[in-house]
Amino acid sequence: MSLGRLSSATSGLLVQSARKLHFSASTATMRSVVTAATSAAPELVPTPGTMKVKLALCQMATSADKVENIAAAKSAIQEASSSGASLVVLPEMWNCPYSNDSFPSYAEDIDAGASPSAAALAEAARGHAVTLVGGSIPERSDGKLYNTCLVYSKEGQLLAKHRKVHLFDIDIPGGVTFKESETLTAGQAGTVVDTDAGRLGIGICYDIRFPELAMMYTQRGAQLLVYPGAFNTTTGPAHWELLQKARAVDNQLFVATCSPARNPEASYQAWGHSTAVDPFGKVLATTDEKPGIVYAELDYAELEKRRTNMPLMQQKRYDLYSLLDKTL
Ligand SMILES: NC(=O)CCC(=O)C(=O)O
Repeated sequence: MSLGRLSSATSGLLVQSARKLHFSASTATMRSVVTAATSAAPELVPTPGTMKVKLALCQMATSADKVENIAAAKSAIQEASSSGASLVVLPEMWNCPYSNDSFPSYAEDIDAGASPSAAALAEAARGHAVTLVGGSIPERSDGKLYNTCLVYSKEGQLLAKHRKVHLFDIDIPGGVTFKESETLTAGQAGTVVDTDAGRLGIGICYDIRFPELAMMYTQRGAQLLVYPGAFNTTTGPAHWELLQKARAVDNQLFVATCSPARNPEASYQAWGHSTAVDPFGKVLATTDEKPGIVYAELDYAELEKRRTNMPLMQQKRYDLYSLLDKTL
């Protein structure tokens, strides 16, 4: 878990709570831990203080030209910042076409400092003083490829790196068939990161379909779940908004998604419709499939209000079920 930049007091509290949430995956200790975990409520990590955040979801047009895509990302971040956004989000796989043919050739080694896309994100975050959830790019690391999201502070410091945990492998005959696992490897950890724009839980696209990941982030005190994503014209109209509302209402927090704009020439037709949803399931802002920036005002006091009105977290029946967080 990336705890990011916490004040020392908050940090101590969180680390202590996080330790209590930690369950060893070793077989020797697993059985007794599972038994204990199923009978008691997990200790929820408190959410940080409330604040208002102006969010920008940059629904960029992407092409096969990486240099052009990087320029488009920089210009979208600049525009969002000029419009007063303090938290800016880019789409999934914004530096390349969304295709297994493209991922290997567009991949960059971030850890080796050989990533023009990451360098551009850091520079843009710092230059425009915004917290940046940098969508995702194909990452090359130790001979493997990942679908990776980088989160930067407004000083341009890398706060977190989330590798897509659930790979998009589906086959809907007559609709959409895609198998990310042909080229990509799944990440091994969830990502919750403290930023100047709140505590963010990060997922990438297909990750939104797994309520357990969102619940795990909620247990860690996330205020906003951010999913850079590229749904398609088959699953998009059926599930995109529904899933965002479900994650928001189940967990009583904000959810934001950011898609690439649809490119009629691309092999994969992105759904678009970048959206922000509030903790009561209300769509705060959305759009169609065309390029543009979606803005929303998030007031994190809304979490407390909704959780007080309807105390789901206290009403859970941990004597009947529980969520085991194995990755802390
Ligand atoms: N890029 C993705 O993970 C797409 C996920 C998707 O379209 C879905 O229906 O889920």
